[in-house]
Formats: sequence, structure tokens, C-alpha cells
Amino acid sequence: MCSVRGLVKTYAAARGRRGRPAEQEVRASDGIDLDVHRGEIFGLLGPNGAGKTTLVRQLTGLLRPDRGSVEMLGHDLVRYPDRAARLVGYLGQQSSALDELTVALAAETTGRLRGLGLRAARAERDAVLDELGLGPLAARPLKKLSGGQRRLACFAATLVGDRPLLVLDEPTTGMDPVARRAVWAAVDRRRAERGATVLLVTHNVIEAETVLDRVAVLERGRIIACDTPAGLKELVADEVRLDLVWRDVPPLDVPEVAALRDIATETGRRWSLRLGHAEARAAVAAVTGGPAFAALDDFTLATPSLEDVYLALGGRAEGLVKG
Ligand SMILES: Nc1ncnc2c1ncn2[C@@H]1O[C@H](COP(=O)(O)OP(=O)(O)OP(=O)(O)O)[C@@H](O)[C@H]1O
Repeated sequence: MCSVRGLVKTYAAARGRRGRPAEQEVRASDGIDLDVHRGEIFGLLGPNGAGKTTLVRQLTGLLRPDRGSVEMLGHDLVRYPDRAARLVGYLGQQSSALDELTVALAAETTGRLRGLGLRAARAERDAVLDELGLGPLAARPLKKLSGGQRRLACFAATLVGDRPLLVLDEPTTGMDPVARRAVWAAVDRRRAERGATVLLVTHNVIEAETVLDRVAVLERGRIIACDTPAGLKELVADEVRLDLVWRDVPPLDVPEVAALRDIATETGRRWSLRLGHAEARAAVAAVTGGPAFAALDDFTLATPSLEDVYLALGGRAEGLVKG
């Protein structure tokens, strides 16, 4: 479906202003090889600034790589970037182009721009707005919607006028749980019923995990791991996650608790720990059996999620690329 080889993109250094030193140039894509197969939902994960948006903008013909090739359904998109519009439905991070239109007109116009006749565009518009529960907002201009509503309306417009590849950059940003669920259901339906291919950029690792077939983890312009969610999770299969929530102050006078603190990630009253199975059993016994129990509000023990993989990879980057 889409094959990327040796992709390199460097942003030029910004000149320093008012005595500040010039910024360094940024190599946002640093030799990326990637294959997205037809009919799969492919996820791109990575921390802020890893180069995800830069990569997808090159795949959608909006940004020209310095080096490397992008081939989509047999088309060379580096040489012929205009062809991407016929192949890709792209939901970028910003939506200003549609802001003046109503929700209904944004969807209809997208369909028309993608070559649908008026009746077909209107029929698809109605079906998509209905599918996403946007009917009540259809007559409202996008600029008068909340952030999450606007995002959902832009997502709706992206779906009109079927494209073989959907590229969605953080589609659920700002959405409430009902809207998010509607987005994932719509993505899944397009794959199941129409064999659509979807490339998804997301930070919402846990939510996306249920729909993703394969995932690439990007860091500083490079792909440091690429596999199925299950394959990636095997990388941390020997670990479990223990979350402890304290009522108030953790009982650091209990030696076992003090020892756990050294390896915990603290967020408010919550401690998150990644532990081996035996260590986790010992930790649970220590915090639930002894004097620490009175200070404990809640605890959960979970098998690793894609988020744990992502965090673990952050610590040991190189050499994990698979398949
Ligand atoms: N137009 C630009 N000019 C200069 N540098 C840029 C430009 N756009 C992005 N960068 C830099 O390139 C790197 C990759 O940015 P990019 O937006 O691709 O990351 P990202 O993975 O999409 O991040 P996020 O998760 O925050 O959206 C960052 O270091 C960023 O600062």
C-alpha cells in the first residue's frame, strides 16, 4: 500500500534573534523505512517532537523530503506529490481551512472536492454525520463549536469520499469519551467493511491499542521498534505494572514501602511501578499485609500495555527494530 525508504527531512536552523544563539537544525526524519500493508490499521507512536507529523506530511505530499522515496499504490509521491490527494484522506492537527463552513457543508464540500456528484456527496455527508452523532450540530459553523466537537466534525469530513488510505494525526484530541469511541468504531468499521488502510498518529496508546494491527515507535526521527501490539508487548512480558494510590502521606517508615519509592514514578498520591512477577507479588504482600495497608487507598496490578512498552523503549532505544 505504502512503502517508504530512506526518508530524510531536515528543518533548517532558525537564525538567533536579539543576541540569542542560533538554533540547531533539526533532522526530523532520519532515514525512515516503513511499509504499511493494505487493509491494516497502522499506528505511529512517539514522544512530542519525535517526527510523527513530519513523517505523515511527507506521506501526504504536503512536505517534500530531502532524500528517500515514498511509494503509494504504485505512485511515486516524491516526484508527483499532487497524486496524494486522490489516494489519501488526511486529518491534520489543525483545521483552519474548514472553520468558516457549517459541519454539514464541510463534509459535503470535502466530498465534492474529492470528485463526488452533489447527490452522492450529500448522501455520504448524511450517513457520516449520522454515524458520528453529529446530526444536531450539522447547521453550526465549525468556528462556533467546542474544540472536541470541531475535531469530530473534521474527522467526519475526512471520511467523506472514500480514499484508499486514511491518515489521521491525533484524531481524538480534545474529545470526550463518547466521541472518542465513535471515532475508533468508525475507523474499525472502515477497515472491516471497506478494507480501508489507516495510518494513525496517536498518544492515546491504551485507547488505540484495541484497533491497531501494527505499531511503529518513533524517536528522534528514527523508527526504534515496529511490530504488532502483542509482539511489542513481549518485549516487556516479564514485567507487570503495580499502581498504588495512598490515602494521604505514604508510610515511608515501613522499609518495604521506602524501598518501593526509589523505583516508583510518582504522580500526586499515585505510585506506578514496573516490576518482575516475583517482585510484584512481594510488593503486593508488603503493602496489603502489614501496617502500610491502612495508608493505602487503592491498588491495581496489570499486565503490560502498549503504554508500558512505549515507556520501556524510551529507556533502551536502539536495536529493537523488528520485521
Ligand atoms: N516547520 C518547522 N521548522 C523547524 N523545525 C520544525 C518544524 N516543524 C517541526 N519541527 C521540529 O521537528 C521535530 C519533529 O516535529 P514533529 O512535529 O514532526 O513531531 P511530532 O512527533 O509530530 O510531535 P507532536 O507529538 O508534538 O505532534 C521537532 O523537533 C520539531 O521542533
